[in-house]
Amino acid sequence: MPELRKGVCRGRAKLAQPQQPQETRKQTRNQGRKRGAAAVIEVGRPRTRLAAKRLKEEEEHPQVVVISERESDILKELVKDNKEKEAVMGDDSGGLSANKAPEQEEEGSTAPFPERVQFGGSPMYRIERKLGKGGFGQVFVGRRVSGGNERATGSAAMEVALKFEHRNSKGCSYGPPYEWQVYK
Ligand SMILES: Nc1ncnc2c1ncn2[C@@H]1O[C@H](COP(=O)(O)OP(=O)(O)OP(=O)(O)O)[C@@H](O)[C@H]1O
Repeated sequence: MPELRKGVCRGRAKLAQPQQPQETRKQTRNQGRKRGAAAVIEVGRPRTRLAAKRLKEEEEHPQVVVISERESDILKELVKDNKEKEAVMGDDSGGLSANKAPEQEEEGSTAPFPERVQFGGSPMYRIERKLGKGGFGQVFVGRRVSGGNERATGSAAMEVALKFEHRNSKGCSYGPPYEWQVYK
């Protein structure tokens, strides 16, 4: 009796697929079309007025897409982000550099700074480069130009950081800021 060899069916013509009912075939064709349309939209050419309108809106108001493996991660990030924002915006103490009130910053930035300063019984300081700015004021390098001596430290040192705070700033609303007392 002849034995069946392995792979004898390989060359055989495929069995005819059972015919789909007319309705189903139509659906499949339409699905194919939809897929094609989506691909066209993906490359940027809208095919309908609505799609064009949406594309225009997206271009005008681009959305930030957060990519994360799990949705919960995105939520966690958003909550964390919002909490951080609230913490910064809600702190009115002025201790955070990022918490800047625009109008105060405006005032502080536009107010002219003196070329030299002298405070209390301190030596005279020339204002040099800006070091940075905080919520209510700006900080500059002060170089001693008169008074003091080579070994002087503290408020009579050769080089100091001088912070200017506008008297109308929020930080001065209730008199000299507490920060000043701490520095003293
Ligand atoms: N001694 C210093 N040496 C170098 N840079 C300084 C010095 N002091 C302040 N700065 C710079 O100036 C920036 C503002 O300092 P500041 O003390 O005003 O910050 P802040 O406490 O956040 O502000 P604010 O008290 O007005 O809210 C700092 O972020 C830092 O870059």
